[in-house]
Amino acid sequence: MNSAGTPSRRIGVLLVNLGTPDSPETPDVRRYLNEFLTDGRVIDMPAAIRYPLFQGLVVPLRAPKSAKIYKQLWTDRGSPLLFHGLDLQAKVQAALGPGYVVAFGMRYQKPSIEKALDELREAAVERIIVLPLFPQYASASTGSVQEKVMEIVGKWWVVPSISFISTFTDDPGFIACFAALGKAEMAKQHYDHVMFSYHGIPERHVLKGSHKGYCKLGNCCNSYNKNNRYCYRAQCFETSRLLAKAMGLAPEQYTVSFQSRLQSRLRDPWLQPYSDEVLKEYPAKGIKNVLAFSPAFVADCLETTIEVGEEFKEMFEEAGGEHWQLVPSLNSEPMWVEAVAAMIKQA
Ligand SMILES: C=CC1=C(C)c2cc3[nH]c(cc4nc(cc5[nH]c(cc1n2)c(C)c5CCC(=O)O)C(CCC(=O)O)=C4C)c(C)c3C=C
Ligand SMILES: [Fe+2]
Ligand SMILES: [Fe+2]
Repeated sequence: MNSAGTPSRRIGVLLVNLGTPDSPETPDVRRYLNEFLTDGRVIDMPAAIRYPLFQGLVVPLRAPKSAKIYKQLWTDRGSPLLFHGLDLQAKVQAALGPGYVVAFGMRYQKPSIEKALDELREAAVERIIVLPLFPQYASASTGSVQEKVMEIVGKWWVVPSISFISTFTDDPGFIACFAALGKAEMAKQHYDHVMFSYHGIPERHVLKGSHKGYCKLGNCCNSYNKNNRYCYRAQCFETSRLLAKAMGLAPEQYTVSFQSRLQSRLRDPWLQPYSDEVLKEYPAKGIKNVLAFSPAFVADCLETTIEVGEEFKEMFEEAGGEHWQLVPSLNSEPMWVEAVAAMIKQA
């Protein structure tokens, strides 16, 4: 300890989420989408095509439509993804105590990863643990955060010890927390079925990450093992199996599906089945009450609150469904704060 009571050796923690626009106005949404959709790990086209196609055509067309949806999401505290991230940072800092310095950054827009890393450098931490807030590794999410961190730290004269938590698909604290939130909803009323809806990615991204060709988008993902540890599809199946086990669900009581596909004229297939197609078939099968989880996200955002909580609910009711309920995300729930602190201490 120094004279101010600060421990002389402190560990830096960098929590990172994806990013969000500064405001729900079209120019800010355009700036955000321009940064996001020109990332080569998100849109894996040659840069010479990606930049003119997305900055010149896709983003200008998409930004006003996305801005309308962001306006529905926006709160007095701004974007939920941002304020939940800041709440989590403060609570994890309190849980870990003065031996740690916890910073928070976004991969796209603000607060930037660069600023967050500078805070850790200023605090003279002896090592840095990076936790991208994506339970299942994907090159487009976790991989992109890792690349950005390495790009920034790689330019520092003194490069500290640094480690990454690349996946927490099967982390017992993560699973227990989501299962507890699900059980709380199940205690309120009966549900016929549970949907685990994950953010989709193009099938091509899964195949590119396949270890020695192990993953072929078939039964390969039905068990989680050393060959598919970082396969996004296998991780989504594993999280679902563990959540189902924790909540006492039999395999026929739940479905795993994928949402948020970016429609393109190239019609490249994304991971299937698509959540919107699956849920429209539920009522005809006698499934009238559905509890929906979005376990690819640890904070509520556009893709949970609006897409699953509102758009899917509307589609389900139009198809003859009676009750659709989204399980809220982990946000800065006390159990989740404890689970994050435990992951950091173990890292
Ligand atoms: C869970 C991790 C995520 C993966 C994997 C991911 C892949 C991915 N996303 C797009 C395109 C869009 N995603 C958008 C929003 C969005 N995506 C994630 C997370 C993952 N994306 C989050 C947390 C959010 C919400 C941000 C918020 O502010 O609330 C959007 C923007 C919204 C819209 O215009 O619809 C796009 C676009 C691709 C193409 C992709 C993989 C290739
Ligand atoms: Fe996304
Ligand atoms: Fe796989």
